[in-house]
Amino acid sequence: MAHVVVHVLGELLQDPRAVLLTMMLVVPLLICMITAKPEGDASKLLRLLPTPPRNLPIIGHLHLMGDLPYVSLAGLASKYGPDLMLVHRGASPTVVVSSPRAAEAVLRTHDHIFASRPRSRVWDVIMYGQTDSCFAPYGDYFRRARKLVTVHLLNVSKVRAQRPAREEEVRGVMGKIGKAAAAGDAVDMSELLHAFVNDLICRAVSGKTEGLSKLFRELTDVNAALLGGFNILDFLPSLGRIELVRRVACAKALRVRKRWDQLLDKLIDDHAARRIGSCHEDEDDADQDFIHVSLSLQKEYGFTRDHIKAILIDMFEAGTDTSYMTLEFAMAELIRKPHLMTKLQEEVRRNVPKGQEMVSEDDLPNMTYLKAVIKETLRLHPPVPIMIPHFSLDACTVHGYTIPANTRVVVNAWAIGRYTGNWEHENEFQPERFIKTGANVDLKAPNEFHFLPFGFGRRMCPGLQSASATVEIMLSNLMYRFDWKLPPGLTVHDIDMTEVFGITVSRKEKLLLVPVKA
Ligand code: HEM
Repeated sequence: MAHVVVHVLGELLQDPRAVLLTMMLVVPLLICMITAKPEGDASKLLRLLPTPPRNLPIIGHLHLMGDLPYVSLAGLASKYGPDLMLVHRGASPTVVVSSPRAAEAVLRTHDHIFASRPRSRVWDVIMYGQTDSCFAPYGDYFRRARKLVTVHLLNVSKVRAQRPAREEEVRGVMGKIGKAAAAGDAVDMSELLHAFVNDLICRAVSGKTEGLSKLFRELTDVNAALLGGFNILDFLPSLGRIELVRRVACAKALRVRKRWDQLLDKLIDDHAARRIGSCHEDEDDADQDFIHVSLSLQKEYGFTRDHIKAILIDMFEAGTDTSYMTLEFAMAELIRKPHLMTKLQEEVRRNVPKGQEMVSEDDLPNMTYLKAVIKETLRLHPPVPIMIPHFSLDACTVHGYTIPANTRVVVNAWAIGRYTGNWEHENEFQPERFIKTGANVDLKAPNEFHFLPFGFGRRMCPGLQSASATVEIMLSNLMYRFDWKLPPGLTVHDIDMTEVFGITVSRKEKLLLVPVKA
């Protein structure tokens, strides 16, 4: 019975509306808990920042957040704090960065100060005490975790070495689409592209793993909702002192962690057994998957098995959703603007030698429009619209405001990509803007900070090369091999572009498209 109560309350505490209702009942208790704390110097400094009105007791500005917080925050920023703004998520103050110049100050000028991550009970449960590379606080452990993933999985030469795997997986997907085309069937692009990216990540991380795509999707979907979603303990940390509330609020996270544990233990055990059976333990890691390499470097890096599991979850989570969503949003935008799809198809088909079955990576360098389409997709639909929260290690002055140490800072990449004044017709899908002189941005060394889908600085996404390679080869082949139509009876006006927010953003509705062999 107690288990059922914990489960039901756990579900309720993931829903902001249910929490608001619950709060109305327990307000007196909470007021006592929260007002007991005297206001410190940090709070006084923060109060000097511009902030939206109606900061209510207990819930702060929570009632101003809609289903898509990046849209709500962009609206509030345009009125109350275009560069920096303070919002109260319950009792938890957060500085929101919404302009290119403020993002440059936080991510470049003062990067060393804002390079940490805040603590969260839910992240703590899912990520083995925040010992993955995404959520680890800045410091020696973080540097080792980041080094492991960049040097042994995501650097340019590793990504290049994964080319045969990429091309083989793309060929498999083209085969599936070809069958649908022959039968005149619609393809569920969301499912197809998710499985493609997931299979690719699985191959690089754990070798070829057949049939796990569905399970990975289930787990990464739950993770995304929990990692980026609403959790009562992040809003009212003092409630964490109450054991029952803690148990209830973390129940769902604990359940998903258990399932990850089972899956990852099995993958690691299989690898460990193979390592013992192998007489080539010390061979070069060039041909080895990431689990194998991590196990062989475990002692050198000072990692426990849980550390490795946390880092593996990062790779599956951060690597899959982001890239497949970019592909799916790109297809959705292109089908809504057929003349742009035609233009892209012409470029791709012009650049592939006659008679070649598929686009190869050698054909990609001259496809400038392809790259512009991908950038424009990332500008309008950044998969991580609010970057993973940063945390200040020291006090720092940004544009005249002092942000105290230990402050949570979020950068609204979605708002920056649409910042009025930097972009003409900012809400329109116009890839041409990235071809015109001056708008051709270098993501690794930007002159201006008006386009930050991968972040910047010490916490910048280490998966940029890998994601670009995956998205470019798949999108170009989708354009090369097929023409695309909507299912019978649908028009472009029927395409629902509604988004759903977790730590990443996905499309609410499936994208169903009918392929026609080109
Ligand atoms: C289109 C694809 C992708 C996009 C748009 C993207 C975007 C981002 C963003 C915005 C961040 C947060 C930066 C910050 O907090 O300042 C991030 C972090 C991260 N991403 Fe990606 N990402 C993508 C693909 C990938 C891939 C393929 C991987 C790995 C397989 C990956 C691994 C990571 C990791 C480990 C971090 C945490 C970095 C840190 O905290 O130091 N990402 N990504």
